Amino acid sequence: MAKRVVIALGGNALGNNLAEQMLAVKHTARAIGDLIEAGYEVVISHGNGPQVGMINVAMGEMHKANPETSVIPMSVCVAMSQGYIGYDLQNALREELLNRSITKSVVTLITQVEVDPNDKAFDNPTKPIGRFMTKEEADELVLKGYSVMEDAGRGYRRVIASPRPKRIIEMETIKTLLDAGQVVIAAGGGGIPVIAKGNHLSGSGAVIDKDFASCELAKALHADCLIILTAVEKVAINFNKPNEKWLDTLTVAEAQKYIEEGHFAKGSMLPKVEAALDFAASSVGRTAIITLLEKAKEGIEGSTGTRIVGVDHESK
Ligand SMILES: Nc1ncnc2c1ncn2[C@@H]1O[C@H](COP(=O)(O)OP(=O)(O)O)[C@@H](O)[C@H]1O
Ligand SMILES: NC(=O)OP(=O)(O)O
Repeated sequence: MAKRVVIALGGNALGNNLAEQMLAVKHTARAIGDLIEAGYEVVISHGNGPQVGMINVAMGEMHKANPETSVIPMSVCVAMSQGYIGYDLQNALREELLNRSITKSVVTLITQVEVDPNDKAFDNPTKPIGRFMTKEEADELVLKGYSVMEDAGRGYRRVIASPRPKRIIEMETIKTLLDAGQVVIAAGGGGIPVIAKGNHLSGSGAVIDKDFASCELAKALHADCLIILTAVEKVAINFNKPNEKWLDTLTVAEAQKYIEEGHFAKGSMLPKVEAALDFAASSVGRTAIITLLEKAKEGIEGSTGTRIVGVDHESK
């Protein structure tokens, strides 16, 4: 049986604007094409921080220019970002597969993810969205009532609440498409955050972390592997320090210890290691890999990347 893999794509797989995205997705499609050609069954999730910020600003400008237009809520901006990114990614993958004479359809699924309205994340915005700003631009935004944070030494960005995903609403559809042999892009941008009120789902003003949503996707699909593709080949302890050490394999217990020791930056590497640990610990035989986008195939074959391995590996 084909190994089932959930791929979480980071910012470098998509770029920061329309022109960058058109180019980046071609590169990304090659990396994913390698996995599909090697026989893996793949589901793809992706981030949306820069894109959802851009859409939100554009929608705000539209409303300012013409107050008769609706104020577009963040949940709708996330839905728009799934369509915008999915459109480019789906087309790039379609072309890549056709070039390889692989006859598989690619589909982007608008995906909603239930969150808890009482999640403490709503009181403490941490998810960076939109473009990087100077300190002066950030101060101006704060005066307008927005939350802003310094993002891992790279500049200032607006931040928004990022509750944990509880349940992927369209899970059955994702399974059906995957079982039918299709390549599925789902839970883009972490999924559209929704709050369940009886049968009604109400959009929530938040952006879910795609690493956590991908972990939920991988668990619900009983995937063999969660592969988180980002801009570094491996995870390090003492990152950027003279005693930096790149890691090949981490047990769940080691990953937990390194998290507690503060080796992984909040908002960048920490959610990836937390999601990887959660997946690896969730059932016997599950492995999570964090590596470079370009090294996806080598990572899954075990020749590079950082692997977080679960209980069965630990007891060997
Ligand atoms: N301990 C660590 N090991 C490796 N990279 C780290 C570590 N801590 C922080 N990082 C940074 O985290 C980045 C990945 O996070 P980010 O850029 O937010 O991811 P994404 O690919 O999802 O957009 C890496 O490129 C690296 O600069
Ligand atoms: N939603 C999300 O996790 O986006 P980024 O990966 O761009 O931060």
